[in-house]
Amino acid sequence: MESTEKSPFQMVDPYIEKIKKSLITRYLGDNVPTVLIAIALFGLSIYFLTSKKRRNYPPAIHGTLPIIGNMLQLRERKPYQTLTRWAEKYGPIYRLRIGALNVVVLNSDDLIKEALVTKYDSISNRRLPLAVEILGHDKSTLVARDYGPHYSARKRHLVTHLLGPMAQKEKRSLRHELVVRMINGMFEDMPTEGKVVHMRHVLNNFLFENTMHQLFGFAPKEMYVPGIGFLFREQMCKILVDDPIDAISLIDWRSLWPIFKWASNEKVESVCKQAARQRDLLCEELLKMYKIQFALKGPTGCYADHLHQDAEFLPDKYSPILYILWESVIESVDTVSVASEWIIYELARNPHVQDRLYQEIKNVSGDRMINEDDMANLPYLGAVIKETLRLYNPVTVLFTRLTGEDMTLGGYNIPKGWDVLINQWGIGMDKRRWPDADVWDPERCLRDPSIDLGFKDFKITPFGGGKRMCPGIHMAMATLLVEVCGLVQHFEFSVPPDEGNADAESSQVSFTTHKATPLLAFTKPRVKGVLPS
Ligand code: HEM
Repeated sequence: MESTEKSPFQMVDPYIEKIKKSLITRYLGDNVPTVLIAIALFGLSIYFLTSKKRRNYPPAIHGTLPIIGNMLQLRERKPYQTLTRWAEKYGPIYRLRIGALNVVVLNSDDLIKEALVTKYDSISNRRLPLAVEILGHDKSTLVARDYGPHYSARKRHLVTHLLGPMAQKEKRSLRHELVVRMINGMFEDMPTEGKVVHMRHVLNNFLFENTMHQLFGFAPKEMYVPGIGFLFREQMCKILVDDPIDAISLIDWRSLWPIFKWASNEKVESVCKQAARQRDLLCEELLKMYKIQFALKGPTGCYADHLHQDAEFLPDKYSPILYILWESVIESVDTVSVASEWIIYELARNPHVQDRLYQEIKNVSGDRMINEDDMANLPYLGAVIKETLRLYNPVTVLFTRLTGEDMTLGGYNIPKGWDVLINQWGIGMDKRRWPDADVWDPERCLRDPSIDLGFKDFKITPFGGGKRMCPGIHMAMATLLVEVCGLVQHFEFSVPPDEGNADAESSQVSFTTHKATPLLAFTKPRVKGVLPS
């Protein structure tokens, strides 16, 4: 029976229906279902063939395997070098898979600027290894905090009272005093013809002292810590800096397959918990010492004073002061130490550069000791530091940023939930921008005054960029400037041929690019003792 209901189309023109029926019967006969299936299959194949183009993702690295993705290709000792080689083959932006993570890698200054500045709101949070969460007491550290009002208040406090240019200006006399102490220490037992000095030891001691004074108002040479025992300064540095960095550098498969975040990874957890336990015991003892100092002397202007004073007003009372102070120790000592050691190493290997730097210092300060007011008149010193940060960028790749929404980068679509990895080292080694990229040549930074380490110009970005740029840049640069200047003004460095440190190898897969072997520099005094200020 024919249906009595008519479609609106039939109501408009009943003859069309008749024509359609007769045409279908005439040309297709009984094959209607077969033809419809064929059309659907054709449509689907066109859809899949063109979908890659429609999705418009960045080019993918060849050789991606199921489950593990491109992990095997990144197995080599320095993955940032592999990432840089891929940029030469696939272009400045490409994607790869690490475990279950889709990772987009950026390798050029304009892409980094787009990601960190222009599109900051879409990728303001980091995906951190679980070790950082264990060591950082969940999200107590600033680096692990998601962007938001709590993050902003914490950062504002840190910049106002410790790291900003004004706060660092107040630390000038402290830095000067500590540089003099370092130089005096080197003069002890120094024959006039010079001797080999363990420079890593000297530099780390100075940097640790500088950081501890700025944070706690004192820097113990030795102390007793209940639960650990008697510690010398080097052991304190190991507990506060080296051990936690080693723990963070361990590869934890749970970070690569986040659906297994709940599972246990005995090895990583026990290393992290052990490092965290020792760190907590030491920091608690340091805080006790701080409280005694405060009771005896009152405020000394250190950051712990400000934290105590403002504890009530800081919005995240849940971040114990211990973690806030420890974060500044670990972030400042290690990175500045890496940069300092490479600077002295390159100066020792390049006597013509060292001579030129010495002349520049001498022309500015004559026979008195250099001070921080002189720094603006030492462009060559600035170039030496910038060039070192380019070639030996202490933080080769940034912790990945997580896309909080669908976005585009470099004209490609990047879906929400993907990771964006910034290859800072690769940008400094881009052969198109930096001819002879692997040669250390401060001239190139002198020739290009636009290089400002990531504020406006992104050709070298050792401190990251945008709103989550390293807030310690002023402290780091002020420290490097006075330290290198003081050393070169008083000593001449060269590399002893038989000390086995003539290679420029950095350590393998570690979070920062420490020189693989500690620098032993032949050190000859230029003057008889510390110059008058
Ligand atoms: C040469 C020395 C240093 C280098 C190369 C360096 C490098 C970096 C880099 C690359 C980042 C990540 C930036 C980003 O994701 O965009 C960072 C973050 C950070 N750095 Fe530094 N840093 C140095 C010194 C310092 C110092 C002296 C401090 C002082 C405490 C410090 C404190 C921090 C903090 C708190 C963060 C987290 C910022 C945030 O998440 O917003 N850094 N640093």
